[in-house]
Amino acid sequence: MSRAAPIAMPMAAPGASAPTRHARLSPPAAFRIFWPLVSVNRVVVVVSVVLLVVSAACDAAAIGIVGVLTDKVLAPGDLAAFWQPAALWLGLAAAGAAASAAGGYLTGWSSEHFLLGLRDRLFQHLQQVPPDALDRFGTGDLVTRLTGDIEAVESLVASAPVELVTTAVGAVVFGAAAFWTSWQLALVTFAVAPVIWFGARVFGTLMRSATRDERDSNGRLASLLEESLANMPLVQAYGRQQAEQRKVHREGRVWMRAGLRQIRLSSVYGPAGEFIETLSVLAVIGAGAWQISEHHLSVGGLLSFAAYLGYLQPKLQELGELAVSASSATAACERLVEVLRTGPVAESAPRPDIPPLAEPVRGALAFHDVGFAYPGAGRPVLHGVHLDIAPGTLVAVTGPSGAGKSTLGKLLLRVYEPSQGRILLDGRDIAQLPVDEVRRHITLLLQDSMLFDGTIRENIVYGRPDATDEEVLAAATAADAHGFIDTLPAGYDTPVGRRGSHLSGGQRRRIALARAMLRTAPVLILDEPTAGLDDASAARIMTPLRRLTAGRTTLLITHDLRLTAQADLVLHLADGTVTLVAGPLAATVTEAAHHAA
Ligand SMILES: Nc1ncnc2c1ncn2[C@@H]1O[C@H](COP(=O)(O)OP(=O)(O)OP(=O)(O)O)[C@@H](O)[C@H]1O
Repeated sequence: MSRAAPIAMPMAAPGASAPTRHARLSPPAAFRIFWPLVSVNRVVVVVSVVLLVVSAACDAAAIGIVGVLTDKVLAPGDLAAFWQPAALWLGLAAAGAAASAAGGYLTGWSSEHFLLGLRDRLFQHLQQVPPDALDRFGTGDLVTRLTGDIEAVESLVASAPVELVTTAVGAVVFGAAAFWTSWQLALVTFAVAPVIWFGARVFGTLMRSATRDERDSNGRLASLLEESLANMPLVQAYGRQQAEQRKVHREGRVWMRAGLRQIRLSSVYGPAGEFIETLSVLAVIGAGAWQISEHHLSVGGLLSFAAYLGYLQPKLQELGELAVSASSATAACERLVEVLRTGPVAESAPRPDIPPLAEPVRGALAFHDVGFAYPGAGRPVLHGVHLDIAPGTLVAVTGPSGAGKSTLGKLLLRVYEPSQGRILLDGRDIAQLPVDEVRRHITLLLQDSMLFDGTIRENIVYGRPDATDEEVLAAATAADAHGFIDTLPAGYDTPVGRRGSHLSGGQRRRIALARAMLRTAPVLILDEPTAGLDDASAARIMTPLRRLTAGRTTLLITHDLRLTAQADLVLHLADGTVTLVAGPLAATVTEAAHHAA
């Protein structure tokens, strides 16, 4: 997918990364936010509206023929007068049906394209948001936002305006025809319009709040299910199935109650509308009977009027329902706005005024008085971190759990920006470089090997899709993975299963190493590369790790003494800063730290 600028949210705090509570939106405000996000083929929209209007006009014209048939054919019993209006009616019906079919298809076409475009746009946005910020939503909840909520937004932003125009035009056409037939009866009919409008507003407000609750609890349930299913090995091993069952049932009940509230509202709204419609019909029949007795209207005229009414009243009802569903769809819009407001921390678009890094990038790293606090957290995780790392140096970062070792890596990758100080790559402040460029020169190897459901080859070339078979083989050999891959019946084409579930922990780690080997980036971040492995598997990846780090500037986050023994420099991170330095380059760093102090 091509790179695009982050979505600009009018109400977003710059650089905000934490999810915020729902913003309250009106349907027009939701339309103004979402419509510009997706480029819809406006010609198709206009043509579909025109076709649907033509279809309504054909229906209206055809109904006029009912009166002609009654007064000129049925009343006098004149069969000869039947054929011409009958042929006209047939022609209008055929034209109306064709216009309705084509208009309906084109409306659906633009809706589906809008849906696709909106989902792509949102996913593009999500991919720029720090993973920590996404975690606060929960994966399941995000999935419901990218599926159910997006559909509701589509119904409001893409389908509703077309429906509004065609229904309103239909109402005007049938209303005008009804007026033309008998303005007195039409006035009686329109007397109920304010009641329908008021009802729609009240129900719309109630429905929006019910939908908000329903969408939120749907999201929470999806996240709970996702977490429970992902942790199933733990649940089963600890015999906690019943506890999980209770949690899912509790959340399911909350969702059910929210759904029932919606059902209660819509089951009252529909019949209430029909009741009002019945009142209106009775009033029209009474007034019509009086008009006929006074010879102001013929029976044919009354029949035509009744037929117009048969079309007009559903249109009025539809307008009311449209207002209710638009109002309830804004609840889904609010949930998506919440996602859009969780903005990327770093700017990723290239800036023409800033020259790229001079190639080849050597990998010289420097942290100058770097401090950082997570958004919303009072206490800084890091402060006054000062380091100068020459290209190709292997730096081991040790320290107690929670000291901020992984945070150093996140700052280097620009997942977050330092609250103070600067980080330099080859002497350039990384905050001044596009985030994509910074990341292109850094390879991250995580504790969790993170494989995708695909073949071994697809996973190895993930970071460099254009790698040749020879390069894949060389990387796998260097990562000590070729041996076991070769024994598999399908070799490099073996599917690894979801998250690599068909492989052992050590095998997954070696595939991830091969993937990292293929990248030519001069800087490496290794986050606990031996964690979670037994001694034999950990020993097995020592040699590949040495090959991987050779010639690359490496930040090696580890507690493993076998790894620290190989480092050029060992840093100890505690109380937010580098407090202890060991290794052959200790003097340089101590001096730098002293200088910073
Ligand atoms: N997204 C976040 N939001 C708020 N606080 C966070 C976030 N991520 C980490 N922290 C906090 O920042 C501190 C440093 O976390 P970090 O993951 O960098 O520690 P670490 O030294 O790598 O720990 P470990 O060795 O256990 O992996 C911890 O106290 C942690 O609770």
